[in-house]
Amino acid sequence: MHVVVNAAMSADGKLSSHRREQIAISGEADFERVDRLRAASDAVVVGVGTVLADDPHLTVKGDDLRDQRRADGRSTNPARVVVDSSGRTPADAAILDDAAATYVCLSEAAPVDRRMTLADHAELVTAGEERVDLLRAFAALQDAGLERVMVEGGGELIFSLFEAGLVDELRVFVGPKIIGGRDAPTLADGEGFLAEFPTLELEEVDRLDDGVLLTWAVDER
Ligand SMILES: NC(=O)C1=CN([C@@H]2O[C@H](COP(=O)(O)OP(=O)(O)OC[C@H]3O[C@@H](n4cnc5c(N)ncnc54)[C@H](O)[C@@H]3O)[C@@H](O)[C@H]2O)C=CC1
Ligand SMILES: Nc1nc(O)c(N)c(N[C@@H]2O[C@H](COP(=O)(O)O)[C@@H](O)[C@H]2O)n1
Repeated sequence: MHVVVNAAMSADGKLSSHRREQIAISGEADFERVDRLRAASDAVVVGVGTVLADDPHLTVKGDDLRDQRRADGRSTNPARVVVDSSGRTPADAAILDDAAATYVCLSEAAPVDRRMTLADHAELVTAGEERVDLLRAFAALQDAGLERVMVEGGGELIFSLFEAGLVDELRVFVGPKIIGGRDAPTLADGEGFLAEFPTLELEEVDRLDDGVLLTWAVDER
């Protein structure tokens, strides 16, 4: 499995406002790049915090890209994956519609009624007692044939994926906005590292829209 984390952050490192409202940080060219990355992926992964905040669809937007996937014999859209320990994904979430297959990764603590509701709309993967065990969940996703995986956020999930050593590549668009707010989500939130910080190797720097796209390879730990 190859895992790419892709996100857009403001010049001060925020993913959204302190109210967790989605903000267009990317410009047109970056949104098109993200669409191409989605189209090249088998799965797009988000945390349930992103589902609750943004109600994302996570589908490929460009007709040409969807046509190309079909011509290659693939489904129109990549699978969508939500990391959701207690099954908080709403039954009417856009991510559960029939535009693509959806996997919801739960912990054993997810209540039975939530499981039953979500099972009507998605494949369920259970890993971890109270919180989703990402190593086990991603192994199950790989067993289901998902090899090229793109993670779109948010900050809690991205931190945990680095902590688990699951990230191969980081692509960050740094956009021309200051969002501010000590409680606004950043690229990597969670508890934070105190030692053994993941290290990165800079592979590319591209000027895009009015910002910069940074592509990093993640060093093995
Ligand atoms: N600018 C950008 O590119 C993006 C921005 N966002 C923004 O990020 C914010 C949401 O981010 P967060 O609140 O950090 O939520 P998140 O999307 O990272 O989800 C975190 C939640 O996932 C669940 N979870 C289960 N197992 C977990 C594990 N092992 N590790 C971590 N989480 C686990 C927990 O319920 C946790 O609260 C929203 O405001 C959204 O707009 C989200 C994606 C991309
Ligand atoms: N690449 C990128 N740039 C931004 O400026 C953003 N705000 C985001 N947000 C991500 O895109 C998701 C919405 O996807 P759909 O349009 O609903 O398919 C959102 O949930 C964030 O993950 N991304």
